[in-house]
Amino acid sequence: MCPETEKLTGLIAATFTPLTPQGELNLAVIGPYVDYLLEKQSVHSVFVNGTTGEGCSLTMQERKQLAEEWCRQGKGKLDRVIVHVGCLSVKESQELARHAASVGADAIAVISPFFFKPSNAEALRMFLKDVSSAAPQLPLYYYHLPSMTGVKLNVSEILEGIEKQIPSFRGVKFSSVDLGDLGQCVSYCRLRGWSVLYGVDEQLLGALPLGVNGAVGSTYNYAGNVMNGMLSAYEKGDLPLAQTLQVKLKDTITFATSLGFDLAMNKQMMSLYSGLPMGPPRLPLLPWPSDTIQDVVKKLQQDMADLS
Ligand SMILES: CC(=O)N[C@H](C=O)[C@@H](O)[C@H](O)[C@H](O)CO
Ligand SMILES: CC(=O)C(=O)O
Repeated sequence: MCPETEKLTGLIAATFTPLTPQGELNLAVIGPYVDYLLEKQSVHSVFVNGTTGEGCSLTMQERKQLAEEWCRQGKGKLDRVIVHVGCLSVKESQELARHAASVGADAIAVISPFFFKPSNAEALRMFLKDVSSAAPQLPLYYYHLPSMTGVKLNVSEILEGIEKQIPSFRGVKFSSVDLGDLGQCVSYCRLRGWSVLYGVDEQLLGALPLGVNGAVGSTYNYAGNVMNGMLSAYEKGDLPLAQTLQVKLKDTITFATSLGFDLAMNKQMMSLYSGLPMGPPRLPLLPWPSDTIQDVVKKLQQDMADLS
């Protein structure tokens, strides 16, 4: 795998968590899942136990098993395995960070606690610092997801002086639509050689001219090829092609949204599209009827066809 100082670039799939029909971890799917991402989607890095992976709905033990299996199956194949270790309890986050280091993860990411929320940027930096102290050798990324955490602090404020508190801090996974804040975040991170990964897949093209290094998202599990095509069109300066490809993904998501798009639907879309058995979502998420999933996947197949 790459040296830790190298920047994160390109597409990173936020992985789904495969469950058996009974709702237990289905670790046997992870080996074929790695191959699918590499061979069918040209996606070379993963972000494990995040939103898409239902990380906060899993037990500590399950999160550790998944981190370990992704690292084991990804060894020599994937460029990076980033493990999300955020929990409501700083102690549990530390435990997962320590574990991620012990199984050979390349980096950790942390969301803000979202029940008792940090009242200011300093409180959040202190939380992140405590997590980093459990795995000081692993690059740490702040995972900014205000729509889910309800923590609306600007990233530019959170970053202020963070390198003094957290020597292992290496950047941000930015999942907000606030492009003004994103621009400031990129500017701060670039000066320090850190990475900014964008997390709103359906508008990644809008984030590219602001200088993001790469992207982490759920849709790169099935739209990896098309979005890789979008990235290379952008790099070559072929904006019309980049725009067309970006809108294809947005069209799929808009259609899915009209039916009630959520993580459960997304997970079932992945199963039907890829053939990998991701299994049901975990409560409180509920599975969708199969005819709904068939309709969305038909749209997905149309949008992803002939364009990559
Ligand atoms: C809230 C959430 O899960 N966001 C994901 C990652 O940040 C995205 O990849 C979205 O799933 C994607 O942009 C589709 O809306
Ligand atoms: C990173 C991301 O997209 C997720 O946590 O699902």
